[in-house]
Amino acid sequence: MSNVDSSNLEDVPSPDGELTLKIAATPQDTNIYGDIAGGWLVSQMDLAAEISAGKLAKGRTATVAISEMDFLCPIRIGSTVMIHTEVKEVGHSSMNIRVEAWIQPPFESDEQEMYKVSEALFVMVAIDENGRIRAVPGS
Ligand SMILES: CCCCCCCCCCCCCCCC(=O)SCCNC(=O)CCNC(=O)[C@H](O)C(C)(C)COP(=O)(O)OP(=O)(O)OC[C@H]1O[C@@H](n2cnc3c(N)ncnc32)[C@H](O)[C@@H]1OP(=O)(O)O
Repeated sequence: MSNVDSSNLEDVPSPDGELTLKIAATPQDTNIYGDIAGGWLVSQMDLAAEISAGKLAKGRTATVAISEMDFLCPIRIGSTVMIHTEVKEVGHSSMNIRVEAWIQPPFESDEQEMYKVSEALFVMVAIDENGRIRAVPGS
């Protein structure tokens, strides 16, 4: 029989969506001041959105818009960055994908401790080999 009180478990913040990408933040990902660069994180989030959209579109996609982007706290070198994605809406050729970036900081005593560092809405569009829009299969 477990003695764990699970009554407050729902209050613990946790990522929404599917874990799509997991990477380490390294010294080569820093800006000129030695802090992890925002552009590096956007790039990882874009890659995760592309992976998520590509599965649905069964092929090539392009990023057409990024909105509602927030950077909530800085990332320390050595952190593990986890990017979660969730498809929110599918149009004719477009897919709205909510992307969240979470980190596990280095040297934390609690390995389960995670922080949300960024979130954004990516609009991805299915394109063909000529760069023209195509229908998302099943849309
Ligand atoms: C002979 C061989 C030649 C080979 C030649 C190859 C060249 C192949 C080049 C490929 C290039 C791709 C690059 C990909 C890798 C990147 O993701 S790099 C990141 C930067 N992104 C880009 O470079 C993409 C540049 N944009 C584009 O190429 C065009 O905007 C796109 C993506 C083809 C779309 O064209 P468009 O005329 O805007 O299409 P449009 O019909 O107006 O909109 C399509 C859908 O997007 C939605 N949408 C458009 N803009 C927005 C917005 N701002 N907010 C929300 N939704 C929007 C529309 O509502 C529509 O939704 P649906 O109703 O279809 O669901």
